[in-house]
Amino acid sequence: MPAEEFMAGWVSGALGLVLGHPFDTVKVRLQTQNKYQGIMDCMVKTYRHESLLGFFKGMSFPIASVAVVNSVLFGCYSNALLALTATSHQERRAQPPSYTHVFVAGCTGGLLQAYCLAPFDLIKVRLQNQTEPRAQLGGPPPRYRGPVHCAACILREEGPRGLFRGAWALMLRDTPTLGIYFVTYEWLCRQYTPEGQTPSSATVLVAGGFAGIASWVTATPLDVVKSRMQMAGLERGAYQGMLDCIVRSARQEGLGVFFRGLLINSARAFPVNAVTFLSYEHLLLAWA
Ligand SMILES: CN(C)C(=N)NCCC[C@H](N)C(=O)O
Repeated sequence: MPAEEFMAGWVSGALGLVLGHPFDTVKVRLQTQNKYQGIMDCMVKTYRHESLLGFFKGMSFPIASVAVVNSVLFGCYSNALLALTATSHQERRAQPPSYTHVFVAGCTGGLLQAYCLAPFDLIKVRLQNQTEPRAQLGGPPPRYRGPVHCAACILREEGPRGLFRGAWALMLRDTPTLGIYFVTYEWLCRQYTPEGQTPSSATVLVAGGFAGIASWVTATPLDVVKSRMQMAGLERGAYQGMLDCIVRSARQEGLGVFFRGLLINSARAFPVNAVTFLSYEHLLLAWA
């Protein structure tokens, strides 16, 4: 089992994560809170109220967890392809796998990474939604003091299952969309690379960026449902399940609610995934 695929997944994921976190905070707030008029309004209010630090809330845990999550994604994807096609990463340029194999391997990576991601993502979303400035004299303190305190509170108040709130929606979001992610990346690389050659850095950047956009556009409706279910544990009258969340959100706010955050998600997805794939490919080349 090639360990370098896991290492490359980790480093590349961390680079992408830092770049995209401020956009992610705005997206999560738009999806779960009704007090913003749009992207600009959310950015301005966050900056005024919480300074630049507000955009980086909830980032420490994802940084710690990206080692597990991204290496599981890329490592399982590559190893699933190895099992399906009997070709290593280096051999795949000369003997490209079929898109069906790429899709199945992507779905496998997506499903397994979603399982590892669930508790970390829940804590990130809860912290990103705290709009109190960190040091507010005399004001109410934020509910959670940091990621460890947040995890401890969820365990105490909602039980161990509370840490997996929204996990089904997350798995349903990530399984097919990561298939789409790797198929888009492979397809674009093959379109712009002469047969048998390694794609140029520019091709990898563009293919990675568009793979990110394609996967996030298709993931957005379930991303909204997932974020709402993750926040619902805090309130009375929480959703009974995923279907209840879908029906109640649609009834109260119309179908448009499932596309909240689509624009900012896509804007974030391009640079994050361009950098992720570029560093992934370069690290694998360097270690080959
Ligand atoms: C649609 N989904 C869930 C994905 N494409 N996931 C993989 C993307 C990885 C990158 N860290 C990001 O956050 O964009």
